[in-house]
Amino acid sequence: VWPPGVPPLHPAVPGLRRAAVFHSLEAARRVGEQCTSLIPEAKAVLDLVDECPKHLKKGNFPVIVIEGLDATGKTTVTQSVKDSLKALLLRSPPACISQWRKTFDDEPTLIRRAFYALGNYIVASEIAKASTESPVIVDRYWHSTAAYAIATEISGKVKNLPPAHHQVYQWPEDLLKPDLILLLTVSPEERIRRLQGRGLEKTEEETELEANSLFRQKVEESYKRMENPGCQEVDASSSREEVLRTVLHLIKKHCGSL
Ligand SMILES: Nc1ncnc2c1ncn2[C@@H]1O[C@H](COP(=O)(O)OP(=O)(O)O)[C@@H](O)[C@H]1O
Ligand SMILES: Nc1ccn([C@H]2C[C@H](O)[C@@H](COP(=O)(O)OP(=O)(O)O)O2)c(=O)n1
Repeated sequence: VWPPGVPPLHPAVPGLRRAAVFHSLEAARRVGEQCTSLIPEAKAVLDLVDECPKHLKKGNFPVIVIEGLDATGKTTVTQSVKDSLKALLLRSPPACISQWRKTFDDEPTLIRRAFYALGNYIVASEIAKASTESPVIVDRYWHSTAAYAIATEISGKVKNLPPAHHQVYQWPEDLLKPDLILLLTVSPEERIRRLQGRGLEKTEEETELEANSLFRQKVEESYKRMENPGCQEVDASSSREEVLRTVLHLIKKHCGSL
């Protein structure tokens, strides 16, 4: 069952690749197929994957992905970039499968990760189509799936993460690549202020700060280690206007005239 040509695992994380990070559509699909009898929604997801054209090619317009922890400002900035560039806004998981997200979130990790991985392949076909007509901005994509999976699998400290350049940080070869990936980061305090602004309870807020601090650090560090393509970090602590300016500047610099 082990795919040929896959490099050995980091000794600290045996089974990580199999448990959490799928590196091909086939690998995620196999898991999906195994649960169709127990979870009918898996069949529906696979049917949508099958409807996507194979051998996707990006159009000529730039494709920009925005990544980051919850409440770092992804929704805010992707909406503004969409308006500024007359871009099409997509998100992963895509709208066509989001009604099943809760179902898969309640399933064991392997199945949950397969759902998000398959969602990225559906988004890829949406990106390919849309980028022939306008710039495309994407709220979360592969890096979210990989970074959260790695951070969930690795217990304890940040130093327990697989070392930089490990296979788990590589982009899947069969998944359409964007032109630019920006990682929004804010201080833990500012992130909590923003969560509070969204109406998070005080108690939830404390849980967030204490229990999840290590988890967040591991997600963010995993994001930073992703490569081929990697992500460019954007300090998103400043005002909405300033963050938008920085993001538009980076898009212009990397993607040329729009
Ligand atoms: N630059 C900013 N400064 C202050 N508050 C912000 C900024 N960007 C977003 N917010 C607010 O922070 C909260 C989280 O932002 P949101 O865009 O929903 O983040 P995400 O999509 O990453 O979860 C929202 O209430 C939003 O209005
Ligand atoms: N492309 C994606 C998007 C989200 N995920 C997973 C990773 C995390 O467990 C959650 C994050 O979702 P959350 O609800 O916090 O994010 P949004 O508010 O939708 O931006 O979803 C993923 O694995 N792959």
